[in-house]
Parts: sequence; C-alpha cells; structure tokens
Amino acid sequence: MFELLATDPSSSARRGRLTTPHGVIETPIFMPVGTQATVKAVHPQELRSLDAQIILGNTYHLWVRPGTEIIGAAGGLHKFMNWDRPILTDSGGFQVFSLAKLRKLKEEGCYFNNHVDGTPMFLGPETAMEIQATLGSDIAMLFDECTPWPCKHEDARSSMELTLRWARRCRDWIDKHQPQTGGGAQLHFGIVQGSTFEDLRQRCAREMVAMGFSGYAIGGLSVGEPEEDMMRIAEWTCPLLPQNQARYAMGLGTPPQIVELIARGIDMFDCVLPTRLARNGTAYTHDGPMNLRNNKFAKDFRPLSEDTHPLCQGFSRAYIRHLINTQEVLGLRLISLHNLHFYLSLASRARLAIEQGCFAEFRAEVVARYQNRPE
Ligand SMILES: CO[C@@H]1O[C@H](CNc2nc3cc4c(=O)[nH]c(N)nc4cc3[nH]2)[C@H]2OC(C)(C)O[C@@H]12
Repeated sequence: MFELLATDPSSSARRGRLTTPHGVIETPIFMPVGTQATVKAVHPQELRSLDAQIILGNTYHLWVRPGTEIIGAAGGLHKFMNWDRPILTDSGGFQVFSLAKLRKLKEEGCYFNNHVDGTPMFLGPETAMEIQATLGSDIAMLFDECTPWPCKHEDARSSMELTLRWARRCRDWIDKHQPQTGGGAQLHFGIVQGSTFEDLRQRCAREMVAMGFSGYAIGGLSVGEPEEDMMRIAEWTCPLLPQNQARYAMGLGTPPQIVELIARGIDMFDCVLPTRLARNGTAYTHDGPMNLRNNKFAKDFRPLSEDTHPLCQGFSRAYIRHLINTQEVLGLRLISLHNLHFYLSLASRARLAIEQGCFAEFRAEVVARYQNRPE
C-alpha cells in the first residue's frame, strides 16, 4: 500500500511511503542493485548503516545461478542472503535481452541459451511469476519486453502490445496463485512500455493501470535514448499512473537525472552506476564524478569527500588511488560505500526538501553544481 504524504507546489515531486511485507520504504528512494544476491562488496550491515531501505535482485541471474531449487530450499532470497529488509526483483526480460545468447522471442515467451554455460532455457510471464514467488521478493516486476531503442513506431507498438498481453497473463497467474492481498502478500508492479512515442506510452499506461497492479514502472528507459526523450516520457506517463501508487523508473540514473525525474513524479530508482563505476575507481561528488585513478590524485591527501560514509573517513584520495591502481579489494569497497552513501543521501535530501517545501531550491542546487565530466 502506498501513502502519498506530501506534494511539491513547484513540480510533480511527491513524498510517499510504500508498505511491503518486509518493511516500509520512504520515497523518493534509491535502491542499490544486488543482482546476484549481493550488493557487490558490501555487507548487509553496511547497507543498513547506509540506510538502504530496499535493494534489487534479479530473476534471470538468480534462476541461472544458484537456481530457484537452492534459494527455495533456503527459505527464499531474504534468508539466503541474510537481508531482512525489502527486496524488489526484476522479472528477467531485460536481462535475457542484454545478456543471454541465441534469443528467440515468441508469443509464449523467450527461448535462449544462458550466458553462463549456454544451457537452453525458456522464460515467459508465468515462469517469471513462479520464480519471483519462490524468491519471495517483496515487489515482483511483471514480465515485459524492453523495447530496443531506437525503433520505428510500428515496432514499438507491436512490442508494447506484446508487453500488454504478457501483463494480462501475469495478472491471470497472480489471480490464480496469489489471490491474497495486503499483509504479507507479494506486490506486483506493471511496466509501461511504448518507446519514445507519446500515443503508445499513454495507451500502455491506461491498459496496464486497468489491470490493477500494486505500482507501476516506466520501462524502456536508460537504453541509450537521449535524456530529453527520457524526461518527456516521464512527463507523458506519470500523469496517467494512479496518484496513490508508487512509480518506478527502471535503470536510472545519474544524480541530476534522478532529481529531474523526481520532479516529474517518479518515486523509485535503481541504477548500477554507483557500484559499477566504483569498481573502476570513480567516486561521486556534488560537483560531479571524480576518477581516482587519475595521476593528479597521487599526492592529494585530502579526504575522499567531506560528505561521505563513516567507514570511508580517514582515507585520503592518494591512498584510495593506490588501492584502485593495485586492484586492492579495499579500494572498490571504500568507493562502493561512498557512492551508495552519495545516492542514498541524495534521495534522503530530496525527501526532506519535499517535506520542507524547498524542493525547487534543492533541485536547482543539485543540477547546477553537478558537472557530468569527471574531475
Ligand atoms: C546505465 O546502466 C546500464 O543500463 C542498464 C540500466 N538500464 C535499464 N533500463 C531498463 C529497462 C527495463 C525494462 O524495460 N523492463 C525491465 N523488466 N527491466 C528493465 C531494466 C532496465 N535497466 C543497466 O543494465 C546493464 C547492466 C546492461 O547496463 C546498465
């Protein structure tokens, strides 16, 4: 259940609260990505110290390895990974298209050879629902087709119509296998497709909402489209989604993109950038990304940042540069912790700004100060 707590007079930003079986999520929220049942290099207790309220898991990856038999025998994903707060799982459609080989897309679903050992597999709406029920995630995403970008209107239409037919099959599966609502019931989020076409996005949003899910994601973003298209798609789609349900922009984004999408009515975000870029030595700062492998930090003994996680205090830029350049594990851990702190505190500051009626000033400050080029 989603409660709308406050709205911003200067934009479509909202402050909300989403209740799930494993706890309450304050929105706007950033969700650290834990694809293979771990947020890479970060301990669950460290995630709690970062105030991570919900993390992401992935149907495709966990189904391929270690498999649902093992995770089911463990009592579900929460027990398996020792994480007792909410988990959202993506349904696998996007990952099949971005990772698997020899994919054949059919009406019933997708046939492919998995990216690990090439075993032939099949993933369709009902299978994705079954896997996520076994994982026991708090929020399960419907099985959709992430429409590739760019594409012609007719291709976007047929892709979007397939996503709607698959959503109907997910709806029927849920009604048959998980009829209970409220309390400990798994939530299901529909995913709106339609590429960069307003008519398709609006039709998909209307038909998806008519099927009645617990929240809605905007899919087909962060797939290479220009940023202005990304923002326009959010502007077209959010007004058609229920005010009293959560909206999730999948795979997004940079700090300024997240703030601009909050301003357009998005509540939830996930992005691999803070943890992925940490592994190649890039730390986020209010003034833009800083690539610590750069020689200019060789004798820079200032702290990583004035605004960082307690576990990252006491380490200089020069020292972290040394760790990254020598592939020392502590280096990627420190920058991962710092970057997650940066993203999670960005969301926390956005929540406070909406509550205090100063979101316009917060938005202007973040966007003006952040330079996309690495320092
Ligand atoms: C900037 O990060 C790269 O871009 C991907 C994130 N962008 C993204 N757009 C998405 C769209 C969908 C969708 O339409 N449907 C479903 N079910 N899930 C989705 C998941 C998505 N994630 C990351 O994915 C890789 C790892 C390929 O690179 C990252």
